[in-house]
Amino acid sequence: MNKSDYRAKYKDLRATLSAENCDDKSLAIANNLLQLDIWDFEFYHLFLSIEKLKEINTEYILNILSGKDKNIVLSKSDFKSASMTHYLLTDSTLLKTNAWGIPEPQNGIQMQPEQLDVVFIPLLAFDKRGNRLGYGKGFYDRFLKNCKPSCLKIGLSFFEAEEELPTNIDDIALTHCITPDKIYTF
Ligand SMILES: Nc1nc2c(c(=O)[nH]1)N(C=O)[C@@H](CNc1ccc(C(=O)N[C@@H](CCC(=O)O)C(=O)O)cc1)CN2
Ligand SMILES: Nc1ncnc2c1ncn2[C@@H]1O[C@H](COP(=O)(O)OP(=O)(O)OP(=O)(O)O)[C@@H](O)[C@H]1O
Repeated sequence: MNKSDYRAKYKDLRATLSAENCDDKSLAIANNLLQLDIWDFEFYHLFLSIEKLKEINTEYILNILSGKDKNIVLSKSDFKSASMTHYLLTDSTLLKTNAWGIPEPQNGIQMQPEQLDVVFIPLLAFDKRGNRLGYGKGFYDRFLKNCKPSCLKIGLSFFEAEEELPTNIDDIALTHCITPDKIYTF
């Protein structure tokens, strides 16, 4: 199977999940995250979910982070350049859902990728080596390339690992992946 075959497979799999099922699994993922030794850092980058694509609901993780008084960083996506600009989430941050259904900060204190300690990463599929497959625009590969080497790259997935996914040269591997049932460390 090539990358687009795997994308189709996981889009179909997601489509079979009910809203309630998505929510239960999202909560289980957030609970599993609590077992990881990742909570002593300062800056955590999070994605906000595209609801219509049945992405993991990251609100549970958002609540954990704010409960622990962590700095939370969100991104705004530029689909022309497939690049993201990063902003600190504050009480005055305005969120607006863009044309692709991604809630985004409108403005605020800009952050550089080098400042991030932990990045939570959306994905369609991942494999036992930590390779990740996204929607295919390369947003996260471009972003992660600019993060510091010690930055933790934590994938979140409703489904378990594939044996091996096809990769290209630009792909950046995960350091961890969390599913409702398992914690993978690569
Ligand atoms: N929540 C979230 N934010 C993210 C990502 C993500 O995967 N999830 N991305 C990760 O890189 C980037 C955005 N990537 C995207 C790439 C393509 C589409 C898109 O084509 N959506 C179409 C059809 C989707 C489909 O084929 O099923 C649509 O909304 O109609 C959306 C987001 C940056 N921010
Ligand atoms: N650092 C980079 N510089 C330039 N092009 C890149 C870079 N990273 C990825 N690309 C290009 O972006 C395209 C999509 O990459 P890929 O298929 O790996 O996306 P993906 O990881 O599945 O998607 P996403 O990161 O958006 O969730 C490819 O053509 C790839 O060559």
